[in-house]
Amino acid sequence: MLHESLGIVLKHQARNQLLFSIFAPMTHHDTIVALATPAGAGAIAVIRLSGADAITIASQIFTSISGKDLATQKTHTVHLGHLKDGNRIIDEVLATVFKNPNSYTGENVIEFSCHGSSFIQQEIIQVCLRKGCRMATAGEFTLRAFLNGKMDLSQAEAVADLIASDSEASHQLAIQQMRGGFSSEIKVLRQELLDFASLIELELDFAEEDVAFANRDEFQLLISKITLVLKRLIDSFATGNVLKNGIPVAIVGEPNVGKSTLLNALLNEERAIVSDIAGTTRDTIEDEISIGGIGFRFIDTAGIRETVDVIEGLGIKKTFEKIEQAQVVIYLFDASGIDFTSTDAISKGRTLQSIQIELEKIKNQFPQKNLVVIANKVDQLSEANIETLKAQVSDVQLLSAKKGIGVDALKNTLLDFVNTGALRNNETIVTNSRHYDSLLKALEEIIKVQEGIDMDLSSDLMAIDIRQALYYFGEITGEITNDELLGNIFANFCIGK
Ligand SMILES: Nc1nc2c(c(=O)[nH]1)N(C=O)[C@@H](CNc1ccc(C(=O)N[C@@H](CCC(=O)O)C(=O)O)cc1)CN2
Ligand SMILES: Nc1nc2c(ncn2[C@@H]2O[C@H](COP(=O)(O)OP(=O)(O)OP(=O)(O)O)[C@@H](O)[C@H]2O)c(=O)[nH]1
Ligand SMILES: [Mg+2]
Repeated sequence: MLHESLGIVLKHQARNQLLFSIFAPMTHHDTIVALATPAGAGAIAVIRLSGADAITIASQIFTSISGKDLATQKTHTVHLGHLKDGNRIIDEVLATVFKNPNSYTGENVIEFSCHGSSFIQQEIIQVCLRKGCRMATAGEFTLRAFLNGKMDLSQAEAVADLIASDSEASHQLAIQQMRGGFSSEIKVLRQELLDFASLIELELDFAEEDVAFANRDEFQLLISKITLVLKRLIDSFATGNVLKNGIPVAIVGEPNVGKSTLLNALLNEERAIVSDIAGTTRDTIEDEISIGGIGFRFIDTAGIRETVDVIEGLGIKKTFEKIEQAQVVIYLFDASGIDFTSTDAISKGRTLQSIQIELEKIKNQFPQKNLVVIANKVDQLSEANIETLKAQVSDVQLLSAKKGIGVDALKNTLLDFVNTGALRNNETIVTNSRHYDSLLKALEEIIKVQEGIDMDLSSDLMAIDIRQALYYFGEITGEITNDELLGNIFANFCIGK
């Protein structure tokens, strides 16, 4: 009996596989060529060929110094020789041979390392095209690696993220995803669910006999576990998105308080124009730096005030838009102008009382933002007034953008806003919005399955929701895919990758 039912399970799994390989046939039989290194002059450039004819085409245009034929060389060997167009030598190059299936793409691959002149690069590509290669489309090498089973879809997407990574955090996330941690987590869940789906569908075949192959308690456990994992992954996206793209930080405040000076101090370069004329910064200025391995994108804005100047008005409007997009708002005020002897609350920004009122207003204005309040130009204050300021204005950081005092403390404050725990603990962090969407949809289906269990729904109805959940899991790793989806993903790659 055990063997018998196992046989039926296998039959069902075969059906699952069929159901889920809605795999449009694609024509990737051509041999493709592209520059793998950046366009323009360099010490060395790499031109890569991939496809069934890569080695035969290469052997026609490459003459080895020691008289070897490329076509008969072992995989992963490098050869010095001349690259020729007929009898004309284009360059002295190194040719690396990778033989199907042992290459990045899983196909025959040749790499020519040539002298990095734009002219030589173009000549070599042209001769390859004349010999029967075609130009690779964006991401086509990696697409082929995916189609040939060298990596799954989320790993292929990580390759693009890796190339784009510009901070330690975004780099670590991409490496992690490329190594397949996230994929295997999803694949395990998918397989466990698939196994249960098969058992439940088995019950359909024996409907008249009223047998239950799928243990409902175990099934409940699995669904609870999947729900937890999905929720954790979905939650991680908030962090992942921030770590991957850098945290936008808007620097705002009235004109002349030292916003641009602070931007320059943070970036350690004279990025923005600084002057004692109020209304110096008209357009927003952005630049990114890494603090503690995390990317922060600082946005210097036009000082906020009532103005009749049209251009300045547009700048101020943009300031408010930038505040909307920012995750952290640094609000600066000028501490050097405070009259510490007055208790007048009306004269705006000039007494401790009026500053407290102003800050209250700011806090209410951006309730959902991380707000850092900064008293700038403290180099102009006496010790006594600094103490008064600290005592009277809560949660204020003292700073001198001009003298660079308090800048490191500000950086630490910014880092505190980032939850780096997950990163440190090597937990899976979702960074890709496509994956995030699929996870949300999968969770929706799993919740329906849970409702089905609670209502003691019949197997056939439950199976439909499970199938749908399985579909969304498969979308992430690429077990489920279609040309349009692949097109969208790989179109964002560079040509040659
Ligand atoms: N010159 C060069 N550098 C490169 C690449 C490349 O394609 N060419 N890569 C491209 O992005 C990355 C490295 N990725 C690679 C992944 C797999 C294989 C490869 O040959 N795989 C074979 C053999 C593995 C083995 O030796 O055990 C295989 O998978 O069977 C090569 C490069 C980064 N550096
Ligand atoms: N003493 C002192 N002066 C500063 C400090 N920070 C900025 N300043 C001066 O304040 C003036 C205005 O600085 P900016 O950085 O241009 O001010 P802003 O807030 O960008 O001004 P707008 O672009 O007009 O909104 C300049 O003369 C700066 O040198 C500081 O910490 N101490
Ligand atoms: Mg400015």
